[in-house]
Amino acid sequence: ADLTISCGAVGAELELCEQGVAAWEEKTGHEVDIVSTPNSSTERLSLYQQILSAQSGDIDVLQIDVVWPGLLANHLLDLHQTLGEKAAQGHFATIVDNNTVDGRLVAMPWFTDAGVLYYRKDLLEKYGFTPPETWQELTETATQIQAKEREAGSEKMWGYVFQGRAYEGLTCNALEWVASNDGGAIVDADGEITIDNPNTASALDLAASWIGEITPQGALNYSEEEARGIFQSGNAVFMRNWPYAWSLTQSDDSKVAGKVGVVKLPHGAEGESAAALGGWNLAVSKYSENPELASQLVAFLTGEPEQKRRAIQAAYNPTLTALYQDEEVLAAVPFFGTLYDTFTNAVARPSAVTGDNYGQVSNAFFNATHSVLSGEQSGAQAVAQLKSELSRIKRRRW
Ligand SMILES: OC[C@H]1O[C@H](O[C@H]2O[C@H](CO)[C@@H](O)[C@H](O)[C@H]2O)[C@H](O)[C@@H](O)[C@@H]1O
Repeated sequence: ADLTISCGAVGAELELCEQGVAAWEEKTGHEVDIVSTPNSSTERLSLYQQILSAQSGDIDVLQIDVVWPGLLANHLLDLHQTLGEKAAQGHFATIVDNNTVDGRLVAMPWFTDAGVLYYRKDLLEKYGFTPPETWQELTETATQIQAKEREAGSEKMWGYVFQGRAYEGLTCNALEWVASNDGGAIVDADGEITIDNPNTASALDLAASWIGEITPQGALNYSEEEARGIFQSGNAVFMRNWPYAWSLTQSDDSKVAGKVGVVKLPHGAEGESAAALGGWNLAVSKYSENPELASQLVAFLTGEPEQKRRAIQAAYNPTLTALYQDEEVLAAVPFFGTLYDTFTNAVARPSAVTGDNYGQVSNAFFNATHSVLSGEQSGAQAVAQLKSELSRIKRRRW
């Protein structure tokens, strides 16, 4: 093959990547190998760090998470050099900024992401509820519907599923609980560690109270796909997930097709709804033997026709702003219109400010959160310990 690209394999994303690559092969006559990567963003990062630190040219084009540009920049090509200064024109400026490290465009935006709340329209209607505005309301609605559905014979019904495994996805969920309860964003824009506050502690305690009650104990090991599996088989009232789950819940083999609504996530007693900013980008390895050709593939996959196809077919949020005005896109995924503000105001994880240390910061945060969810310590104990751990990491470098 002329090139190798790595793609994620969550939901339908590998298939979508294969289709995009096949279209480019057809257009150019080049051959591309596709390497699929682990579903967990945390595991994917370790894999990439191994490959790149060995300066291996095995993968030319890498799908990289929105929190990685700072971590991987030294191993990535400046795409301004191969695609020109205007390469990223038309994409959300905040994402382009995020992907620009020391003036170098190290990745092209491919899709953006933000946490949203999926709910069972049919069940809320059946029992006379509206989608919850606050986490407290979600807890109450989920508790009541779960109890009533179980009484009516749906023994496997749960109130709320989310990503509770100790990995990057839990950092995103917990950041949403904390930011929407006025607890801040782990580390603030000036690099100050702000996590040890009562609003953060109470947000984590509320989440811990769900486990075993409205959320299965097994959720302590759920990532995106396990949560989707439960919701899509009709066994949950609410689910926190990313937009990709929309198309799959509407597919022919879904038990909940036509019964799902999507709204912004609830907020805490103190704050306003917050969605974690996610998303993926395409980068070219500095060790690629074919940087020009690899850049051409990146330009094609991140271009308008591909982004539109991916939005319509599989609900991947475009990074090209104009596609949010596109009628076909809005018809396929109505909440790209109704939740536009959620996507543009999503809360970033502190990757820009913590630089090379982001991986350690996120690990410390998701492990602390996981220990609260699993009942090992209270929210207050966890955030106090987390503060000293983050201070240690900060003292070493940041
Ligand atoms: O929305 C589909 C994508 O879901 C994952 O990525 C998102 O969650 C990650 C945490 O689990 C987060 O770091 C990333 O920024 C989000 O976009 C999954 O890793 C992707 O493969 C998938 O396309």
